[in-house]
Amino acid sequence: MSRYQHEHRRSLTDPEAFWAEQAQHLHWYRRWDRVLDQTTAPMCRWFAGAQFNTCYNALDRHVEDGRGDQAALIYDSPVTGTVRTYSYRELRDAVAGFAGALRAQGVKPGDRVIVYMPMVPEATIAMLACARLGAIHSVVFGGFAAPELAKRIDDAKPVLAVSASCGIEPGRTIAYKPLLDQAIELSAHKPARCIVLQRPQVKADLVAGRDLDWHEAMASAQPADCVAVAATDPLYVLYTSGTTGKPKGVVRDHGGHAVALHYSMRAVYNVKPGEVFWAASDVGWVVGHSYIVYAPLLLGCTTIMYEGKPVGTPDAGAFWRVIAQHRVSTFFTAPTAFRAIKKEDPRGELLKQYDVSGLRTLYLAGERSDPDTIAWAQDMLKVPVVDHWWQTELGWPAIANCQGIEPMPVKPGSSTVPVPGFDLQSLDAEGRPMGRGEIGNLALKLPLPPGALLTMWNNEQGYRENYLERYPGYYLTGDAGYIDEDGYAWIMSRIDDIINVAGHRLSTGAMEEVLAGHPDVAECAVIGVADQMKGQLPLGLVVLKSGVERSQAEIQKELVARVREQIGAVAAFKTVLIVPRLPKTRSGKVLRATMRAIADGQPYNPPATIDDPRILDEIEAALKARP
Ligand SMILES: CCC(=O)SCCNC(=O)CCNC(=O)[C@H](O)C(C)(C)COP(=O)(O)OP(=O)(O)OC[C@H]1O[C@@H](n2cnc3c(N)ncnc32)[C@H](O)[C@@H]1OP(=O)(O)O
Repeated sequence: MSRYQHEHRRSLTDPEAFWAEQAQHLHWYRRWDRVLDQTTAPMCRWFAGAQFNTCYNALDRHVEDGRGDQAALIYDSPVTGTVRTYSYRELRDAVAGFAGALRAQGVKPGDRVIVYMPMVPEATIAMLACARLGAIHSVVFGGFAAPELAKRIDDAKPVLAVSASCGIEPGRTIAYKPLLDQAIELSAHKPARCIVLQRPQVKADLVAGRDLDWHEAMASAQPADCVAVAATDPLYVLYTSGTTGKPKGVVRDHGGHAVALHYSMRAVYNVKPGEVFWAASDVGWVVGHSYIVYAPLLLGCTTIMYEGKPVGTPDAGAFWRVIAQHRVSTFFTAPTAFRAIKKEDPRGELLKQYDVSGLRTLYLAGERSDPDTIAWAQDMLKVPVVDHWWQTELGWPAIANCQGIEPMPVKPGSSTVPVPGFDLQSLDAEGRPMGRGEIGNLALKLPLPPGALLTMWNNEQGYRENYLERYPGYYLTGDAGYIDEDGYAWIMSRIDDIINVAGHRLSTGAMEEVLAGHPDVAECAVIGVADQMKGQLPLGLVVLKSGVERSQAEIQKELVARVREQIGAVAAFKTVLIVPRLPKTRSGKVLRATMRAIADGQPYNPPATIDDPRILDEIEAALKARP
């Protein structure tokens, strides 16, 4: 049996012993009574009875162990021309100070705090400060518009919001504070306080009696110590797109999450304390939570917060500059970033200007890694390129080529094998295991390992319905795929209407809700069509109400603007086609998959139950004529 097989099997046959061993690497105020508590199955709790604090383990523990002067966080911001390093001691002190500022505003353990910030170190400080107090942070990606932020405020009911005056996108600033103000106006729940980081590029107006300046709040704060909380208490709620417009609040705990992330740094990423680990993502996504903030700090690495893009800040050599300048050993990004670099600098001329010899491995995730991009990255960097697969819900990689256990041969297109802790199966419609190589619904046998979601915030029934009820005893991933004769997993497609645009997971259902709200729209569908750069792009198909005689171009423009205003720029929604009818089955189900196949130039078989096959010709003509 290989080392990987041994470790994987042990994690499944004796999970309590396996995870107890991993937990020894962290500090517990009180040891657990049970490693795995299944009394509330199918939900489970890890390290029940233990007392823990994630911030203590990520910062104070390292300072006490002699890492105080080591760089904990490097803020590298080409858009502001800043590089700033925080040692572990400096970061701990800043976090303790901000935790004190939060406490002074009445934030208590269990309270929720919304963090709506760009990629500045204060975002990490705010997250860790919440963890320090036992408060629950809920970070919202800056590319979401005010109505999306309002939905999250109404669900999480935060006592306080932390924001900044602006974010900086290439060539423009984005005023965040007016978006926060608008969201609070839209939401039924109102946070009592907002703490705002004033950036020199844009000055935000503060609402008297509600808003505080970050620096003033810090200046008068008494540093706060870590609060021992139940290991099973929530650390954060992170919202992710569901199939409707209502986002799902993934809840993660303190203890199990820290144990899993710490383990993943060794087993999946093969990183050692003191090394520089860079995940080029955003703290608003799970990659940012897990691999910009928590995992590198839990292990005692240096992490990088990069406020820039792969191209245009200033050029397609930006990533190589960061890797060389900070001696990055392990780099993680989304394939779309590499596609952008490849387009600008296909022969890697800019790479030649930098010494990236410190780089050991590149990891790709967030969307499907196409074999061309993997081959190009390998050819340029001359290091192993590891595609791996996971989800917001899971919190850490579920399928990977575990470099810290046993590197395995790469099969381009496969994310390799299930990571220890994850029992992956491909199931047929009745829940029977599919044969090797047969495509089915990918599911994970319960219990999920530590670090995976505990439930959905305020919506345990939603958690059961969305993930647990389709196959009792399993978690439904929402992806279809297969496991081959060597045990390699192949992810093929989503089984729902979720699309992936530049590594951003988006709901077409949410976009349809926005389009349907336009007064001239009778019905609509949004589909994800293949795009060379972003992987997929949303495309709207709209039927107008009879009698509407306004200019179609004007309506199209309004619809595009509407999605940008209500969901955000991140949706990258730029194309709407006005069509006379939508294709449907006789029972009225819109044939989105068929339209997607037509748009992508793929062969398709319309279902026998199609109501009127001639409509497909109309759709084909509209798609062919699209700009
Ligand atoms: C494994 C678990 C997971 O999957 S977690 C998710 C992992 N995904 C990722 O890490 C995302 C990877 N993608 C990226 O980082 C970006 O798409 C990269 C590759 C850097 C390209 O960025 P960009 O050129 O801005 O394109 P985009 O499609 O992301 O942006 C679309 C529009 O949104 C805007 N935007 C982006 N970020 C923000 C932000 N923080 N605040 C405000 N606006 C933002 C962009 O400027 C862009 O706007 P516009 O349409 O061009 O006007």
